[in-house]
Amino acid sequence: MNETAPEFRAGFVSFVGRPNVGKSTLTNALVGEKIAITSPKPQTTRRAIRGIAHRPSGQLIIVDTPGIHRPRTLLGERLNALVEATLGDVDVIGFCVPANEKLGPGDRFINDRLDDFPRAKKVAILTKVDESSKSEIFEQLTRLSTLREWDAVVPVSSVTREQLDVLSDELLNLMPVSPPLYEPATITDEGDDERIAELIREAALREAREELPHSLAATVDDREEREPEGEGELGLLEIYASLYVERDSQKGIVIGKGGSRLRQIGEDARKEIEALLGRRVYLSLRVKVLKEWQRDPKSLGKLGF
Ligand SMILES: Nc1nc2c(ncn2[C@@H]2O[C@H](COP(=O)(O)OP(=O)(O)OP(=O)(O)O)[C@@H](O)[C@H]2O)c(=O)[nH]1
Repeated sequence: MNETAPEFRAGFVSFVGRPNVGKSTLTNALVGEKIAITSPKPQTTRRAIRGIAHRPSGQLIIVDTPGIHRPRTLLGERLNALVEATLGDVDVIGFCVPANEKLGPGDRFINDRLDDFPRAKKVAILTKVDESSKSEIFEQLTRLSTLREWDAVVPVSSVTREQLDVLSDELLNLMPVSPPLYEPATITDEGDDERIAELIREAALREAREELPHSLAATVDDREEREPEGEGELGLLEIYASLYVERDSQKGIVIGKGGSRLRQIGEDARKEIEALLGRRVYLSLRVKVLKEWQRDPKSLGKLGF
């Protein structure tokens, strides 16, 4: 081996920050395939989804957390417990703030919590620089430097991909020297079913976001392979999934007039699932009521939280 070659590094990073600062979009941009749910509504990321960014010099394993916030429901408490467990275990925490928004109490609350995870290196990431002026970026850099001694500070845009390479280099530099932890082909270690359920929830959120921002959950219940029509071809894959709401009154909202909304959700989700799996899919989507699922331990368990 060449003595001067940079050593391969691999490790875990988690992006934290207020809702809507761009954590999921950044994960997707670094990994290069759509894996984490993104939406303009705050607090829509609920699962710790891992994406893996493979680079010639190393592997960044990205643990996408739901964000640190003050718990109000049982779901909120579970999410915080999940965040604690996740952050206690990562090599680097990336603290995300939009470059063009003043640091507020929410940012300070999260920044203070980072002291609880002394093992992790801390990197400040200024997101959405494409929407920010030079002076806004500069001022944000100055404000961030008053919070703590960061191991690195990087402004990026997930939309224009500006500085993404710099960010992945900086993150990799902070990772331990290690052989690859995952096979190069692995983009996420989440099962297909979970990714499919997320796509369904995302499609439903796009349609019914105003009315039901936080009351939707989805599960994949069953899959069946249909006989292929020609030799060497894949048959149609039948996927049976459920979309959960919390109250009877919400069912109608998701179904829409004459079932129009549910059809649209199903069609949008099916297209994305087909793109994900690279094959034709038949999607059967049923809307079910799981009363107050966000507050009920049994229901949360059923939905995988
Ligand atoms: N212009 C611009 N918009 C961005 C960028 N990154 C994210 N966004 C937008 O910001 C919004 C929030 O992005 P998300 O990635 O869902 O934010 P998040 O921090 O994961 O949000 P939660 O899941 O609620 O915690 C979306 O509308 C994104 O399209 C960026 O680099 N530039």
